[in-house]
Amino acid sequence: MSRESRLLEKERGQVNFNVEELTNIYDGGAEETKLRRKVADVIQNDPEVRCKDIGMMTREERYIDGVRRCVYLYKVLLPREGWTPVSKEVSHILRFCMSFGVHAGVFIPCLLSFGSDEQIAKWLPLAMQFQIIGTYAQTEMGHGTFLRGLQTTATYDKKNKEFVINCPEISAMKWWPGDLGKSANHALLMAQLVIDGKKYGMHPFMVQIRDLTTHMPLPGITVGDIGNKVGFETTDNGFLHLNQVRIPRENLLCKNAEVKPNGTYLTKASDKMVYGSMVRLRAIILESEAVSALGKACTIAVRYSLVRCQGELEPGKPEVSVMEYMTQQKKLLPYVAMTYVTHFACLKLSNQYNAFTREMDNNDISGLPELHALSAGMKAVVSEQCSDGIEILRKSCGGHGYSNASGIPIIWSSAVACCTYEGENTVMLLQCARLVHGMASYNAWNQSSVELVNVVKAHITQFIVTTFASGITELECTKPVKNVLQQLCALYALSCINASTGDFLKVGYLSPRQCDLAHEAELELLSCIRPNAVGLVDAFDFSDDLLQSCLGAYDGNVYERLFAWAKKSPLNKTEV
Ligand SMILES: CC/C=C\C/C=C\C/C=C\C/C=C\CCCCC(=O)SCCNC(=O)CCNC(=O)[C@H](O)C(C)(C)COP(=O)(O)OP(=O)(O)OC[C@H]1O[C@@H](n2cnc3c(N)ncnc32)[C@H](O)[C@@H]1OP(=O)(O)O
Ligand SMILES: Cc1cc2nc3c(=O)[nH]c(=O)nc-3n(C[C@H](O)[C@H](O)[C@H](O)COP(=O)(O)OP(=O)(O)OC[C@H]3O[C@@H](n4cnc5c(N)ncnc54)[C@H](O)[C@@H]3O)c2cc1C
Repeated sequence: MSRESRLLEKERGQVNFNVEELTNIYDGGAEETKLRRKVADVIQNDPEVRCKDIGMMTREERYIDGVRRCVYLYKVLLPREGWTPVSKEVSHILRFCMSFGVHAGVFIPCLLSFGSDEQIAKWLPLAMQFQIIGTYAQTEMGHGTFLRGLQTTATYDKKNKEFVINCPEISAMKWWPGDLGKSANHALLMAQLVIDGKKYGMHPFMVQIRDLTTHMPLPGITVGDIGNKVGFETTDNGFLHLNQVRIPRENLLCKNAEVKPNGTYLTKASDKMVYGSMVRLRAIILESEAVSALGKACTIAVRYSLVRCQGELEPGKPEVSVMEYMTQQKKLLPYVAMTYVTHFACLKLSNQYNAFTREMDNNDISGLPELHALSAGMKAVVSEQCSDGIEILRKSCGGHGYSNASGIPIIWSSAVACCTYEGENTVMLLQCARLVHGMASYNAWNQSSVELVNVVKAHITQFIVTTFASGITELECTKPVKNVLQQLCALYALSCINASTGDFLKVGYLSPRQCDLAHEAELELLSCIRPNAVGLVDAFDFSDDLLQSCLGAYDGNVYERLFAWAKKSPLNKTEV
């Protein structure tokens, strides 16, 4: 056993709570843990679909590998295991899916949100079996945030009972939709509805964009990949230009609004329902795209920091692990706390969303404005805190953190996108501000927007802390587990306060002495939590396969893994 493995084993021996119990709590129960592990075992024992190191692959290889694995998953593995696309197992499978995130996570749910029963019956089975592959095409080259500014039009042709979809100029071209560039043959396309010259706002249309046999673009369609990006390299975010493309009247997804054959426009629900899909996604992607990413980065950085020996604490004494330095504990442990605290706050948000969908089934959407405010605010605050944290964790791993061998750069490159997609964060914070504080006049409003953004961040952080604090109080668990969760709650709250002492001093909420006490209390908590560090990240239960990290493997064998990984570099195929 290597020195590093022995160090981790010694660390695990001093954890003072039951790690498995905390894993069960994090998962939502022992049965959930069992289900998640069963899915992970099935996937990791199938070479056709198991996670693998894509660090040395080209972009095209990563895309093809992601598509191949995903299609195998849905067409071979699910039927083999007797899992249907709506089985509970599939929600855990999405963690492993490297492609079709928008098809599975956006296109299909939006079809369910916007489609009539007949339209769902027509397209859902095809989408579930990958007979049709869909994208969610809303953002254009010229507009992403300002939805009322979208330029793509859907003009109703009474004579032929068709909609004519058109991008009037280059800036109207759809730009960014995931799975669009090379994979999708259908688009759930958001366009401005026009009837007899009158504009009715953004509506959802089902548009076939490629031939189902040849996969060639249909007439009037120009489609392709938008090129290399910071991350999401397995996803073919694409562009789509539509030039007078005709679709049947029946392709307007008409759960909320309908156009009769004679061109009469009929609304069936609030026009705000068209925004509903965005509320849903903001509520559910935080866990899978931001918090889970932070948990992986914490697992890697904590395990590595416990085995990375560098320097002396006392001259002449043996080298210590970098985790012994207070500065390293300050870099890492507040983000371990944040992972736990935001995980449970996101759970409360998705529960609130599910409660709203039940109310909506009874035609009650009175809860939508508050849910919009909370989901917009949470999406902005959590995605920013998590992606900022992942970068700090990457830097805490020194040089090896800058290597793809650490696994952290690819984690960050996906998580940071969550600050932009599904509503750019600043815009989301301002949406939350306007719904929490009411809309002032536009000028007073713009002049105050910088402060309002900060007020909303504080408002949402307070929601996150109080949610976790009350959750712990109600939690039935052993005392050691409750104790460590209370420490994490206090650490997250204190780290947020200490990051903003200026605001508290400015309004006289805290005295300078109290600020000192808050700072000292945080440092004391770091020392209390330090002995449990490895147990807290082990409890996230990320397998080595899922982490894909030479620094964060469970056994701590960093250096052997690092050298083996580097030797796989294509540049090393020849000595010269
Ligand atoms: C299990 C999960 C599996 C997989 C997960 C899925 C995917 C993971 C895989 C990969 C991840 C990668 C990509 C993910 C997918 C990304 C998809 C996208 O990015 S789609 C595009 C998203 N775009 C946006 O979010 C646009 C943001 N802009 C807006 O929302 C609006 O323009 C605005 C900023 C809110 C402004 O709205 P508007 O222009 O209408 O003006 P107002 O602000 O005056 O609003 C009017 C009125 O409407 C109310 N309102 C606005 N938004 C909402 C809402 N969302 N819900 C409810 N109500 C809303 C607003 O409050 C006003 O009301 P009023 O005051 O008039 O009563
Ligand atoms: C990885 C990824 C995947 C995506 N997937 C999809 C997809 O599947 N389907 C899809 O339709 N789209 C998708 N998008 C597009 C995404 O939804 C948009 O990029 C996002 O909504 C932001 O819009 P924008 O790019 O126009 O930014 P802009 O709005 O142009 O933002 C630029 C700057 O302007 C500021 N700003 C804009 N409006 C205001 C305002 N009112 N007040 C104050 N400041 C403002 C913003 O804060 C920001 O700083 C994806 C994007 C990414 C990065």
